Amino acid sequence: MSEKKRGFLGRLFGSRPDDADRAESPVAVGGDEAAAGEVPALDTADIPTSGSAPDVLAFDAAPDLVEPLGSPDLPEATPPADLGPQEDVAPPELDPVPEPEPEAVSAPDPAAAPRLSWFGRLKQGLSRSSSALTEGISSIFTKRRLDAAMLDELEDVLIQADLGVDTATAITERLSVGRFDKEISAEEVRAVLAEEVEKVLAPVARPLDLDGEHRPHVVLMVGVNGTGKTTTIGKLSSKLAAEGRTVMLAAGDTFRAAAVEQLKIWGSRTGAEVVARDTGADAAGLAFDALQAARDKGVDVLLVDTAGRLQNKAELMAELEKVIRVLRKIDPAAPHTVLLTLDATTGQNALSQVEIFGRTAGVTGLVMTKLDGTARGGILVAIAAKYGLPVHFIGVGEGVDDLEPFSAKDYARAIAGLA
Ligand SMILES: Nc1nc2c(ncn2[C@@H]2O[C@H](COP(=O)(O)OP(=O)(O)OP(=O)(O)O)[C@@H](O)[C@H]2O)c(=O)[nH]1
Repeated sequence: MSEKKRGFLGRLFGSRPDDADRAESPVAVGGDEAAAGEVPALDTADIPTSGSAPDVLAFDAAPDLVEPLGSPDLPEATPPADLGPQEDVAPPELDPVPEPEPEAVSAPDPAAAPRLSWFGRLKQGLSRSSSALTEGISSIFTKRRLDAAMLDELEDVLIQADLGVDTATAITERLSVGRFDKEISAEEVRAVLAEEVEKVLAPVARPLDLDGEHRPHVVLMVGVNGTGKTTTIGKLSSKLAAEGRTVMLAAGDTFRAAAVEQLKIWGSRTGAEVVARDTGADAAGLAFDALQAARDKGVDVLLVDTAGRLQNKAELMAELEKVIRVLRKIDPAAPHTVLLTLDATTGQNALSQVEIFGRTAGVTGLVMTKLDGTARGGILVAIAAKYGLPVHFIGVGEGVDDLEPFSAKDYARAIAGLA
């Protein structure tokens, strides 16, 4: 059962009375070299077409407004208070990022099946993750009396599902209290699983707070290649436009022509202006131009795309720092939100992405994508337990409607296979 939801505006922008108490925590990320995707076939039926056709602001011939990195004129970036030292970028040698699971799900065909509720789609999306767990649980709890061996087996199942050792231990310890030598059903175990997972996730399930204090509110999207930055920007742009916000998109992934084209398509379909330059242009210069243009036009929200980068590539991470430094030349508080997209299919590597992107780019919140079709959805629990960073949205598909504010209860019930 889904908890009773607030209206979308409330969920998206955060109108809970306790919002003022929510501290913004810095986050970090890392990424992988996924293949550059083709521009996805966008579901035009789903994307609002309201708003006039946007201009694509090309700055091909613009003067280089931004000095090269290291210029004495650039003010030193002021790292967020709780970030580590900026020069400490040299990341440790990391294991290669595992190949994402091959079972990536293609865009849903809206005509194929009746539209499910969001919880229905979440449950469907997480079905591989939940069946890995529920099948494991069912094979252990077969009308036997509870003993230590069963709890050990359960702990293994939970750890293999990427939930993390702490959560796995919390669940088995809770089951052990007063239940030894008593019969316990798989359903009871799943109910405890859902409750413990919700406990871990509830503190991080926070709406994205786009307060009106900053105009534009600058959102910087960072992450490893192919984790869904551009797609998430498109989905967010659509949601913001539907809420009556004016949005501008900055095509900061200047490495990949297809990413720029992809963003232009999202822009034209969501009524957002797109600031773009030619492939290979300086990403920091583009971000500077875009923020200036967004200011001049009184835009509410500027969504800045960036090129995907592996978290262990120091020079690419330094480029990200440069983008942030340059934005701060115009607005010392920018970027006001730094969202890290995490591809759920990469499993444990997501932890090091959070660690390093958080340290380098001051990540303020997470978006977990591609929860559909992966058996590794449990990783979100391990990340929440370890870093406590806000999780604003989750993605369960390529369509514009496949991104929703994160609900701890829905997620916990879906992953435990509860109705
Ligand atoms: N199944 C599924 N696919 C997704 C989801 N989010 C994004 N994708 C797909 O993942 C692929 C990569 O998405 P992009 O938005 O291009 O990723 P990116 O991070 O901008 O990629 P780079 O620019 O290469 O760094 C595209 O085919 C998207 O349609 C999701 O939640 N579920």
